[in-house]
Order: sequence, then structure tokens, then C-alpha cells
Amino acid sequence: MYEQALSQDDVAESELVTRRGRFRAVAFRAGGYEHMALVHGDPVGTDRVLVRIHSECLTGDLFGALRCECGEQLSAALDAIVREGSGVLVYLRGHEGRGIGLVAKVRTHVLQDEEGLDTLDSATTLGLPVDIRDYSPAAAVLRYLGVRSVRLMSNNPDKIAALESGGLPVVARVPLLVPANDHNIGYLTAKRDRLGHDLPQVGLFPQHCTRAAE
Ligand SMILES: Nc1nc2c(ncn2[C@@H]2O[C@H](COP(=O)(O)OP(=O)(O)OP(=O)(O)O)[C@@H](O)[C@H]2O)c(=O)[nH]1
Ligand SMILES: [Zn+2]
Repeated sequence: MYEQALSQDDVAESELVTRRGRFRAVAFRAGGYEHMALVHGDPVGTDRVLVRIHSECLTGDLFGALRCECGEQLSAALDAIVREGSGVLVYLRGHEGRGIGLVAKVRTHVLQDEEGLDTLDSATTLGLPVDIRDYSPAAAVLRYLGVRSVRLMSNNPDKIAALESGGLPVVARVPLLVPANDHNIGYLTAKRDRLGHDLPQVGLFPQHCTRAAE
């Protein structure tokens, strides 16, 4: 857990113009990793800031893998922040594979493909934890940025609890739903049924599903 306040020694900021628009890129060190917050508009001292806390997923975010929905959620969240005119995306490193790392995550993929195990059992069969993510760096950077309260784009109740226990009030959860496909429908179903994520019922994952955050 990263409980102290971020110091300027651990932060560097620059303008970052992207295809979507203009952001402030805030690189910061916390909990042994280097993370980044992308800030759009001016959320300093503001309540109800639209925020996405995004867990690193190299395969989904960078390579567009369809076996999870991370890449599409990343795009949808940035689009929503730009539409809103203000908001923060916190990209957390060290979260790969829900904290077990990239090599271990790919090992879970092998078990999913070859043995038909789901995203939980494939981890536990390897003797690994299902989820050991630490969200405290996100709370630390949001406090550093002067965000007062948050509308969080996520389907995962753990993220809300983690932010609140980090001192950041979450005044609303904004669903972040993207279309399901044949490759990730089992993954989404396991997240809903076994991890308690707030996701639609079977048959209602539109290709099915739905809107990004509004
Ligand atoms: N161990 C493991 N991790 C995975 C697998 N697929 C994706 N991940 C990781 O899961 C993390 C994303 O967590 P999810 O449970 O998909 O979603 P979430 O971020 O908790 O919830 P949202 O805020 O609603 O997106 C990323 O860090 C991915 O690397 C898998 O099959 N096994
Ligand atoms: Zn992913």
C-alpha cells in the first residue's frame, strides 16, 4: 500500500497532445512502479470528476487482443473524458494479470485455451492469486492532482472500495461497457458470476452490448 502523499521528486509533468485531444501527462512513482495519469481539462479542486483507473494489460491495451475488453475500455474511457471536457485516466503499472505479471498471465491463457479453465481457476491452478492489485497509487495521484470526489468508470466494485479507503469519495459509478465478442464472452461471464463485477446477464452482452461511459 502506498499511503504517503506524492512528493514532487516522484512526479514529472508535460503537455501531451494526442489524436483525441490535449492532455497533461503526469508520470509518477508510487509503490515501486512508474505510472501515468492523463489529465484533461482542469479538475483541480473539483468534485464529481470523471475518472478511469485502468489496470495495465499489454495484450489488450497495446496489441488489441480480443480475449479481454481492456483495450476497448481504455479507448472508451479516454473518449468519454474528452467528451466531458474534463477528467483523469490513471494508468496503473504492476497490475498486469491482476497483479501476477505478464508471464504468469500468459500461462493462465494457456490453461484457458488448453484446459477450458476460466480466468480465476487458471490462476489458482498455477498456485497464483486471482487478484492482488494495489490501487493506492491511484488514490495518491488523484489527491496530488487536487481531485475532491470521483465518478468512477468501472464495473468492478473493488475499485470503488479501494479509492474510498484511500480517502477519495466515489460519488457515482459509471458503467464502462463495451461490445462482447466470441473471444471474451467467457471471460466477461466469469467476471460477472465469480468476481462480482457489475456486468449484464448472459445473452445481454451485446455484440451485443452497449454504451461506453456517458
Ligand atoms: N490473471 C489474469 N489476468 C487477466 C486475464 N485477462 C486479463 N487480465 C488482467 O486483468 C486486468 C483487468 O482486470 P479486469 O478484471 O478485466 O477488469 P477490472 O479492471 O477489474 O474492471 P473494470 O474497471 O470494470 O475494467 C488487467 O490487468 C489484465 O492484464 C486473465 O485471463 N488472467
Ligand atoms: Zn486485458
